[in-house]
Amino acid sequence: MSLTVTNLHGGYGAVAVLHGIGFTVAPGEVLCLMGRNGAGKSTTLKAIMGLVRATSGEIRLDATRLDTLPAHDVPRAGVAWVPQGRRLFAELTVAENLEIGLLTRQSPPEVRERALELFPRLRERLTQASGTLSGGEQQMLAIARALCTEPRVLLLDEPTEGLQPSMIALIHDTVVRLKATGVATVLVEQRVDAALTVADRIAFVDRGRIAATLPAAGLDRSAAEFREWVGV
Ligand SMILES: Nc1ncnc2c1ncn2[C@@H]1O[C@H](COP(=O)(O)OP(=O)(O)OP(=O)(O)O)[C@@H](O)[C@H]1O
Repeated sequence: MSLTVTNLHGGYGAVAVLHGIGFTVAPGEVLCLMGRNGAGKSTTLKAIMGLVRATSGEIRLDATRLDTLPAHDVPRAGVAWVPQGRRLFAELTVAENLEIGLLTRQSPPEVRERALELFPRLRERLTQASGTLSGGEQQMLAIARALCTEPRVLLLDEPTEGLQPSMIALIHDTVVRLKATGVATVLVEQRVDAALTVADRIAFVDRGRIAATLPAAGLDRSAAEFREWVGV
């Protein structure tokens, strides 16, 4: 399924953050949102999840309007969000966190097995409290829990922030592998090299709008767009 955001406005109370942002992500595609701190990348993902209310514009999953749904129905419609900072249930075990993912759409146990195949380290730690996992393992669990909801759209907010290089490579490898399953992925990423490695297209976010969208294959790290819209 494709995710289409059209001319979206919204923010926090009187503070407007999104000023007409719009983009489409197709099945099997990775769209990377890049931009300066405060540009509105995380707010865009929260708006898709119904956690920030759009004051105008539309969000659609194929033909289905998401922006009119209550927030608790957005995951059921097939959109999974891995927020910055992961937000796991720290006292619950790895297995219990995954179970919560399965409950979202009443998914069968095979869905959990497929998620664990991507992250064998989690299988060894099913009974461990998730708050005691390493940072990288917690990120794996946050992604695995999202996959337990059988998403058609996956929203990842800086999933490799603060991780060591081997863990970053594993997370990126997973994002690339998920493309083959037809999931449409929106990835918020600060680092140019990472974006160029995993993205199909890069959308540059500036003050709540898309300043430009370009195929990643046509860019290199010295491209003017990175200086202009990301400030690197
Ligand atoms: N809960 C909130 N209440 C009020 N303002 C907020 C809230 N959350 C974010 N903002 C403001 O909205 C603006 C956009 O924030 P957002 O987190 O979307 O930016 P971002 O592009 O994801 O930046 P970063 O790269 O720093 O995470 C910022 O000015 C921020 O201070």
